[in-house]
Amino acid sequence: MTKTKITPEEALLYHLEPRPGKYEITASTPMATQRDLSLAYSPGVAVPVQAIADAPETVYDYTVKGNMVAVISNGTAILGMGNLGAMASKPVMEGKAVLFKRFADVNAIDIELDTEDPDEIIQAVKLMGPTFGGINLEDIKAPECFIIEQRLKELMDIPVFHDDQHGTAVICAAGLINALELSGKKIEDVRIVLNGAGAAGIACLELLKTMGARHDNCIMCDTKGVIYQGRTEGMNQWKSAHAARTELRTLEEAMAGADVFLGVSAKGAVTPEMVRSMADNPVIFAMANPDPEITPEEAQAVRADAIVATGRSDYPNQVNNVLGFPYLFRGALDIHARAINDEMKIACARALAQLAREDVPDEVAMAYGRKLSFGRDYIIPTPFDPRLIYTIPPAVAKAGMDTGVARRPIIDLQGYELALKSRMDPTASILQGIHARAKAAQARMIFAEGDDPRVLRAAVAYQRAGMGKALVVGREQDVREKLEATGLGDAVRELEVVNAANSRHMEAYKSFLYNRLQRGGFDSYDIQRLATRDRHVFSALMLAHGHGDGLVTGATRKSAYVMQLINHVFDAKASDGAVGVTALLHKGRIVLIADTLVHEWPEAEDLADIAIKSARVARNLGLEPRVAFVSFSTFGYPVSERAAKMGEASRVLDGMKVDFEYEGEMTVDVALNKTAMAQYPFCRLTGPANILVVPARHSSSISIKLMQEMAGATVIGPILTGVSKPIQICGVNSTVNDILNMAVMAACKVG
Ligand SMILES: NC(=O)C1=CN([C@@H]2O[C@H](COP(=O)(O)OP(=O)(O)OC[C@H]3O[C@@H](n4cnc5c(N)ncnc54)[C@H](OP(=O)(O)O)[C@@H]3O)[C@@H](O)[C@H]2O)C=CC1
Ligand SMILES: CC(=O)C(=O)O
Ligand SMILES: [Mg+2]
Repeated sequence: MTKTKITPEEALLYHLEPRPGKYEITASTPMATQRDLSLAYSPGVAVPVQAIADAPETVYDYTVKGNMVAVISNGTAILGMGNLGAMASKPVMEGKAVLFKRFADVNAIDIELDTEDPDEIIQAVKLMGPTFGGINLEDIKAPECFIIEQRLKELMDIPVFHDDQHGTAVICAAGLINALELSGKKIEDVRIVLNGAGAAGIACLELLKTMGARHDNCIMCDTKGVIYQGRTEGMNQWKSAHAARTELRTLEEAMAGADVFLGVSAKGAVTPEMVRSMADNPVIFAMANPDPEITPEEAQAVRADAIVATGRSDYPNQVNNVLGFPYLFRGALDIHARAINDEMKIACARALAQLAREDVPDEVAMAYGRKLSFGRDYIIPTPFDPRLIYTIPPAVAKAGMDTGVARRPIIDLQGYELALKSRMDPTASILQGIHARAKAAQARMIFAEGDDPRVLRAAVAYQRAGMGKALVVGREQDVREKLEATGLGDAVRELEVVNAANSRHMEAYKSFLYNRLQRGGFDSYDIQRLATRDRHVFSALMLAHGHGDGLVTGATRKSAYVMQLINHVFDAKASDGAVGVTALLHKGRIVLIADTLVHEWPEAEDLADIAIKSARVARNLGLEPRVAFVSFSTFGYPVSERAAKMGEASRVLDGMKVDFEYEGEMTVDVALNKTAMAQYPFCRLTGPANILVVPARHSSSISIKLMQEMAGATVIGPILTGVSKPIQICGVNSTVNDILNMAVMAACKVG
């Protein structure tokens, strides 16, 4: 597995830009007119107020309560970093809120409470009850967390769930079911050593005992060593419940001959010697974050037969509660649950364990750059598995209904599964998919504009995300200074800086260029100047000679200018069949627009070709193409010469037997809006179009910039297609992320 390296500077920048923090709140209803205001606020809002006062359960119909979770912490056990206070816990809590949204479309907000007094926390959270559909307690240390959770469960009629306890326990149980299956052992027989008798540790052992682990086979340790019967130092009632009748006193002694080690303690708590002393085929879950009790490299160096998992994303087998809390809450919220009970947790663990045994979709495998099949390095699904959202919540919801905690049971579970499938924003999975493919492609990417800090940051991100080698065209000294200025000084050793002035291929490049341009008015002096001084031409020459697999440029000069230079080396003109396709991502929808780069005023035949090239890009992005030739007229009205060519393009395709849907001409609303399209029952599109072929460059430029400026749409492109090698031209206003996305497009050969 390629490790994704991140630096402290990158982590800070990620949190700083584009705005401080990791999320914002947006309105889901219009708030534009006087009428909207009257409905949303006074007087209209009085109506749902009265309805809820009369029938409290309608709060789930008229407010966000039913899809809203509070992530609450006081910062006393932030990951494995200890008690750093409420304020310092905010990045983690914002992160959990974002994970809720990203993985299960649950709205979550973080609330940091500045107190270590359990009664104050209980009182504060209890009072928040009306606002939320569920309470996720996070990073509150033991033993206070047990008191707080227990009391809130009694006081509140919505799920109260301490993630570090039960989220961790569920994922640990899921992983252990599979790890034991692989090592041929039974939970009833194995000797388990658990290090860390806090929130996570106590809950893990409790759940495993519910699932069959025997009390006498389990040893729990904390900072004072083994928790044995009769120990008095550092004890509490929750630890006492797991005290073992044993002569063992240290973790080291306990580990000898153990089948399973579970770590929810702190970095480096386990030594290679301890691992060496374990039984055959040992299972080691070193789950402390951000650094595990022992690294997989260290454990496997002494025990090749070990099955090892950690809490981190950059090793195989990530046993982390991110696999649990989003889906447990999704299932619980969807039945308006009063609680998340043990049956729901066990159902979640079993469903996760089962999913890991099933065949893995390609896009998931690609995200990890290797084949994933049930085995020692794949005992638990990966967080980006798109099947989680529609397999885990139904299992949780069903268990909740079977055990009577559902206020609103789901009658049609199959329909529920379908609704979950379409619930997630497809843009995230498309971006995830192409990033994954880029990782698998391992393309050497040429970044032509090595003098631009955004380009340099994108190049570093490309390489550090494990996508392949970043080749940066520029002067080493200049690259170093600019990287240092952005806090990425150490990256200069990782990137390959290529400088035209000392390229050993220059003679071959010049001769290639001379052959292409000699009859185009260029003399040898011009060739010398272009090849050695123009980084766009030089980079294109590198690509043409196979000294890189893809090229990204255009962040510093206008695209028309860059295209002119690229054309010295490649055939990338309209007459060569080149086309620019731009992807617009907005509100969970993706629409491609073409031609956004090459053709200025395409004729019907060109438009048909643009449709064909765009359909190919769509398929490369994982979309089934539906092309609309758009104009200001729909199917012949109003009559206009300018619109006629769009209808004609559709007829050109009729004669070509293409394998995708297309139709036109039509206005954009007919193309994108089901109801508007229904006015034309003969329309051959089976759903809203996802490719809009526009009449001219200016229409595409205007529409894209409008969407970007007015609606805040994400724009990827223009993706250059129809050229023999992957070249992507980004815009002068591109952000680091935009440039990285273009590199990813080039790496995946989307164009
Ligand atoms: N992978 C995952 O999904 C999750 C991982 N975790 C990780 O588990 C760890 C504990 O979290 P949490 O339970 O919330 O914290 P708590 O503060 O509630 O508990 C910490 C426990 O770990 C013990 N401990 C700390 N250091 C050591 C050590 N060197 N050797 C033995 N025991 C030690 C403490 O012992 P004592 O009682 O003597 O003070 C205490 O019992 C953290 O690293 C956290 O990141 C937590 C949740 C989820
Ligand atoms: C993952 C998590 O919740 C923790 O480490 O605390
Ligand atoms: Mg936590």
